[in-house]
Amino acid sequence: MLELDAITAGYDRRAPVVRDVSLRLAPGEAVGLLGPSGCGKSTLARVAALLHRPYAGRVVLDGEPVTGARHTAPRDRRTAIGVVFQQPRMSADPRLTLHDLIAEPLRATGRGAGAGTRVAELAGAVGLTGELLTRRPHEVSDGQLQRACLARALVLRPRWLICDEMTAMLDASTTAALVAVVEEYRRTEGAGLLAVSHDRVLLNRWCDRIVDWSETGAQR
Ligand SMILES: Nc1ncnc2c1ncn2[C@@H]1O[C@H](COP(=O)(O)OP(=O)(O)OP(=O)(O)O)[C@@H](O)[C@H]1O
Repeated sequence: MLELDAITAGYDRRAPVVRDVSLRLAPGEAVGLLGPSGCGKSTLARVAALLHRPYAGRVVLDGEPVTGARHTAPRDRRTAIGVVFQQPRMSADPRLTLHDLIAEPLRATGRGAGAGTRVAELAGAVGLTGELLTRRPHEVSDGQLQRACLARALVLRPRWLICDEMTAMLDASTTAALVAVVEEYRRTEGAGLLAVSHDRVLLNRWCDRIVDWSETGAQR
């Protein structure tokens, strides 16, 4: 279970952008979070991914409340969650080849030695050729970079996947390809998914359940 319990969070303690929001995902469940632009979906997604510490409320992962965020959160908690953001260039180190970008979480957790096989397997799944894997982010398209970012999010086989507007800047065929990769991953690994979007049609297609921001308990 991934539980967000009465989360208040933001960038200024006196004016939080997320107030008192609660959301629960059962293991293996795909939940779509729908809401208007600027309501705080990305901020909540970052809290759920243990990347942003809330001012109040708790993130409870598989029954255990998580303390801290980023490097202060326990590693086994952080690696249980894979994240893909809307803008791949903001989350990709420009110095790394796509191969090394996908392998980064393996290296960071001391499992770099066997990275080659896993990277090749994921590159095939997300549709990146060997030649593209040798390029750096500025040498590939947004769609190709997002494919690499999705592979990176899956490389540690997370039990939870958070996709924050993952396909918002992609064309229809790349969107369909990436959604299919996530569906296949969930089918084989039984992972849960929190998909954040303002696109109800897309969320309807790939989620078991849609939660509207207004149903999360959010205070204005
Ligand atoms: N790093 C930041 N510093 C200060 N304010 C921020 C920061 N990031 C977001 N905000 C503000 O927080 C509010 C919520 O932003 P957030 O990105 O969480 O909303 P959202 O629902 O994901 O929007 P969208 O659908 O447009 O991506 C907005 O008013 C935004 O301007």
